[in-house]
Amino acid sequence: MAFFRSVSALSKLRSRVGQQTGLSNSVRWLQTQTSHNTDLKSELQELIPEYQERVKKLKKDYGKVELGNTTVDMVIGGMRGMTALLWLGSAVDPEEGIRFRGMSIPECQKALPTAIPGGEPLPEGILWLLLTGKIPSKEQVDSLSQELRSRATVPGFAYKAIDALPVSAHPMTQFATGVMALQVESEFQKAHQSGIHKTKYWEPTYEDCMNLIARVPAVAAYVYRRIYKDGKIIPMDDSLDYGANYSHMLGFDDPQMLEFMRLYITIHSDHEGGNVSSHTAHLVASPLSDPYLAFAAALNGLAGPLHGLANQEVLRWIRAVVAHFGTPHINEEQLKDYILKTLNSGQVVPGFGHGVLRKTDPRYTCQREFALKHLPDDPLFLLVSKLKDIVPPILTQLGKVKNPWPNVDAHSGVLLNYYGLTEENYFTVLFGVSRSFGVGPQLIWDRALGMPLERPKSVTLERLEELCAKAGSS
Ligand SMILES: CC(=O)SCCNC(=O)CCNC(=O)[C@H](O)C(C)(C)COP(=O)(O)OP(=O)(O)OC[C@H]1O[C@@H](n2cnc3c(N)ncnc32)[C@H](O)[C@@H]1OP(=O)(O)O
Ligand SMILES: O=C([O-])CC(=O)C(=O)O
Repeated sequence: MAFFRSVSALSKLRSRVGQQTGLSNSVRWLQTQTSHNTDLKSELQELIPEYQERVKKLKKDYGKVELGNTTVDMVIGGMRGMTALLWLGSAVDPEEGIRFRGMSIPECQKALPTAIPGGEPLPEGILWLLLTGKIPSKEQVDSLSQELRSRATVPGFAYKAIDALPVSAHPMTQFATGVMALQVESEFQKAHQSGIHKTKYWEPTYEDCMNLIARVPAVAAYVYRRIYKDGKIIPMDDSLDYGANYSHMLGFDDPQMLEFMRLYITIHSDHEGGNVSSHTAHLVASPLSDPYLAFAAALNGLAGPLHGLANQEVLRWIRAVVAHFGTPHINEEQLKDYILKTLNSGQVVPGFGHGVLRKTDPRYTCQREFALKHLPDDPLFLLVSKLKDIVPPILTQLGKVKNPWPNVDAHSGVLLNYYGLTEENYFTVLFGVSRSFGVGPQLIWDRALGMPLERPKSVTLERLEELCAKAGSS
């Protein structure tokens, strides 16, 4: 009871803080939570005992509280709607979409530090927020930026591992190979071999995750330059923040593209724990596989066309539409016919639908706002805008699609294309770099909270039928 009393006191306090400042409750609460530690690890170290206590209490006093029933639909329906994971960084509401530590995307855009006045959030800010639940100051974000740059040196053998693949290998295959090679330097793996005490697991995990996050842009940019720019590599620029540096190493220095990259990484970072890539990382790390092994596995899930690869598929599909009609200026009837042709050939319309969301993805909306501001007349943007109105009624008519609205992947491609990143097969690599920001913090918390090996129960088809027959006859 004391636990619930303290939770209720906490929400009353949050609401009071909110009324005083006129901001939304979650942001106001987080603003009261700011601190002056410029070192992220020290900040985390201070938080860990409190979180450990909260989890211990739940386990001890509330272990038998039910969170819902497991149904046959869940078992044969991809576990939709089954609450089965603890994930600290973010939560997805079906109607409202993502909240990072309680903050919506517009709230993050307002509250997180930026590179330019009124600009997009710096990705370092979302990393700080996801890991600590606190809104960082500009000073904290700058210090983290510096820390990431100091960790960013990629060992030569990672590039050699990529070079062993044919240049024609898919960019995600090359990227995941580079990440696997980084595993050779895992601090966690070394510490575990040397017999580190389990209460200290989070520390080498922190080192691995920060090194991983710091190094993936260079690996990812190497893949891009190797495949599309004759292997002419652009080194990191010590004066740039994380998002700008990644864009720079890819070869794009337009200030608007730098802003888009910062926004892109921020909004693609996390999408609660059940999505394929995040869940994969959490599962693979649960038997104490190190963060590199876990994140490489996550990338392999992200590379599926129903998940992260959808952004590539969207631009490919849009290009096929334009090629079919010979122009991006296509009327409604023509578009409807093309969409029906896609559906009738047994394919999905990429960029629409979602496993959890039941409204337009707020990540789509914020990219649309960015496009309206910076490229309102781009023909492919105008086509994407038409599709957001034309596709949903057609999907709804199928009678089986639970969410006909556009998701994040419906929009990113045309923006990247506008700024000159036209090679759609590369797009999922950008998503992968961003996802390290969500996966890394959770893996650190998994070890800090002593999360156990993940091992749900499965059931055979015969047993399932037997259980259903029994339930039917009773
Ligand atoms: C970052 C991300 O991962 S966001 C998602 C990116 N993926 C895409 O954009 C691919 C297109 N979308 C889809 O395939 C789906 O909507 C998914 C995979 C995202 C979600 O899948 P589910 O949760 O199973 O969706 P839902 O319950 O609505 O599916 C029911 C039926 O509608 C179909 N459906 C769902 N979305 C679409 C779509 N965009 N086009 C055509 N059919 C669709 C499903 O294929 C399924 O058909 P089936 O019963 O014949 O197998
Ligand atoms: O939540 C999901 O299932 C997919 C998604 O949008 C993401 O991982 O970003």
